[in-house]
Amino acid sequence: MATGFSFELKATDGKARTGVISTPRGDIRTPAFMPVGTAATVKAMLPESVRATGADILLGNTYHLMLRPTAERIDRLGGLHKFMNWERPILTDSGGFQVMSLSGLRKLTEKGVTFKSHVDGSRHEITPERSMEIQRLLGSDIVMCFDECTPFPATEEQALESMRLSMRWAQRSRDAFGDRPGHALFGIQQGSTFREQREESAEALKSIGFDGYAVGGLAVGEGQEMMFDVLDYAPDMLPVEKPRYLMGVGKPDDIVGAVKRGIDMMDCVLPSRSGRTGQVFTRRGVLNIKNARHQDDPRPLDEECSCPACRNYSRAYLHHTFRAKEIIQSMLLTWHNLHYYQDLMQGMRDAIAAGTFAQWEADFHAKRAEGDI
Ligand SMILES: COC(=O)c1ccc(CCNc2nc3cc4nc(N)[nH]c(=O)c4cc3[nH]2)cc1
Repeated sequence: MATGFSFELKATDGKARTGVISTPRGDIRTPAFMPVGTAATVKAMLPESVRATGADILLGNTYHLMLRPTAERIDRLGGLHKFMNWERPILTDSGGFQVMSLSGLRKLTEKGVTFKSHVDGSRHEITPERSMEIQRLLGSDIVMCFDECTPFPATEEQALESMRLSMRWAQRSRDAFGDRPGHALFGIQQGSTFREQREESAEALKSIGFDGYAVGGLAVGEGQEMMFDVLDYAPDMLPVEKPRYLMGVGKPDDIVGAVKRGIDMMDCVLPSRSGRTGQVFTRRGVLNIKNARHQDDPRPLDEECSCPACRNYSRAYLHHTFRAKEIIQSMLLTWHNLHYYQDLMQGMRDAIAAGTFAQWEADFHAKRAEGDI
């Protein structure tokens, strides 16, 4: 891995692995979940609260920050860590996925993507070279290659053409990234749901050489069954001694299934974004605090949770603050969901280290089947 970066595997249990990624800004315990801090903030959370949930690293977005406040301004102000008051590791996505899902009037060529900002309608271009420059200006510790996330569904021909473009962009990303001690560059595997294409993509990335490898092109509407079918073989195509990062995943049971299949890192907006809509993740499944059934319930969201929401507030109170659209509702539900996700990761790290992952997984599913949460 890049100078200043190292990945130590501490234990495996089946295909599941647990270890530590050491970086100049701190260690990342794997399997790791990264809260999403798109516009230089994990919405409704102070950075110290994000750390208190157990997060070792958070995710930022090239696309959003290049539009507002711009990477150049953040650089002039000392970089993203200083700007958002988070001194631990930051991984930034490279912009391709967000351009395709958020911007208007897009034009994709061999060179890169031009698009219309969803913020103010201005025209912009991202190329592999520009994406590397933006992520350098931001100062992110783990930089993602500029790729095209192949839409789903795709024909074999469409997927092949898209993957091969991403592999050419991976080489250009690697060349533009250069040699940056203390900073890592991750490649992103594409190939949709086609095994041979996943293989070709993995071989191309390995021949270029990266500090970590992401499984891209999933969590794009294929559904859990098809995602797991791909994860039954795709991670094994990636170097065993490097971190494997599954992008955009996911629901708790997606995360457990991905760790079981050899994934080390994940990110998803689900716990934070859905928390703001009243969706609460608990050990016994999901509930929505908006539901009138909670209005007289004195119990915490989750009896086994030690987060501030579960220690100090009742479901009745959280139902009330949701109905009243009080700001504290977003704070407490986001905090709880992120804390639950980090407890889930800690539970898996401990189980893998103890060689009891199968039992842990069985308990995880059994508790959720009990219903009546
Ligand atoms: C309330 O919850 C939500 O709104 C919500 C929205 C989207 C996702 C799915 C996100 N999925 C996803 N993010 C992704 C980001 C990616 N970035 C790059 N560079 N390349 C990829 O190939 C890629 C694939 C992804 N798949 C999950 C949850």
